[in-house]
Amino acid sequence: MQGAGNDYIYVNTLRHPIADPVRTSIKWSSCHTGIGSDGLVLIGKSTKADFSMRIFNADGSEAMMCGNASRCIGKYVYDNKLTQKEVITLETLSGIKILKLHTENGLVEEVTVDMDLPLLTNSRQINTPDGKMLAKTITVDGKEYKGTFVCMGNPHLVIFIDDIKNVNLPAIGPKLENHPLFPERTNVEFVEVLPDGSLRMRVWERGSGITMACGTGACATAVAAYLNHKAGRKSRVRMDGGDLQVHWNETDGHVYMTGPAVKVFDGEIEI
Ligand SMILES: N[C@H](CCC[C@H](N)C(=O)O)C(=O)O
Repeated sequence: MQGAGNDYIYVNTLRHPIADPVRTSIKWSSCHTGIGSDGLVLIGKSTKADFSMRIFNADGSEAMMCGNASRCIGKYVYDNKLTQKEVITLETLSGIKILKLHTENGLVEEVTVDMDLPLLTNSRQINTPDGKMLAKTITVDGKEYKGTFVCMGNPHLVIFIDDIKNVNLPAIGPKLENHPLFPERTNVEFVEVLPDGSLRMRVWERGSGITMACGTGACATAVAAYLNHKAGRKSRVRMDGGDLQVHWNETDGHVYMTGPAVKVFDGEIEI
């Protein structure tokens, strides 16, 4: 399945348990010798929510949260009749998320995820005295990057630039992902504010490299844009693989992300 082009392999572990998800994600994510994807997502049961999610990047590292995958899980469980509810809860390593399923002709087309509160300080994920970084400057290979750190359960460094076409993402992405400021590494988003006010974002994901879209990254982008006075509380985030609508709700402080979820194919593979 894919959400705005961010494609993962989804396994319903209620039927097919995966003993070694780290090795399996590495093997199956490979585009030439495996299936080819941004990683592996395990759909499971939960004692605290309707379902649970575990997400493994293409390098086998496990992440706390995945925005695009949470929407695809909403589609999977409804379309495959594992639930008839149109509001479901999903247990993740970064807490329980609430999903509102938008259906058409009995199938889920879009999902709105309550991504909970953004964190601007997280001393576990960022090495600054106060664990916070709003528009601080990082120097890499003599070039300065002014970034804002936003944690959406997982870490994001958001950098605003004038022209996104000038970013050499394959070169700078891994250097920022692995910068000593981020002991757990970080996802990296470069953002250009377009004339219509929408946010054009490209992402280098921790553990997967360039992806077509990043749900938590789109949320971090919208939060950072508001904090840096570059957007209001509602943003359209335009990525290589598609757009997501993000609303940082003033009333409850939660971030709401709305976007598509698409099934690409069902398949079988030997473990
Ligand atoms: N690479 C991310 C996990 C996937 C997040 C992304 N694909 C999304 O849609 O939120 C990390 O290691 O934190």
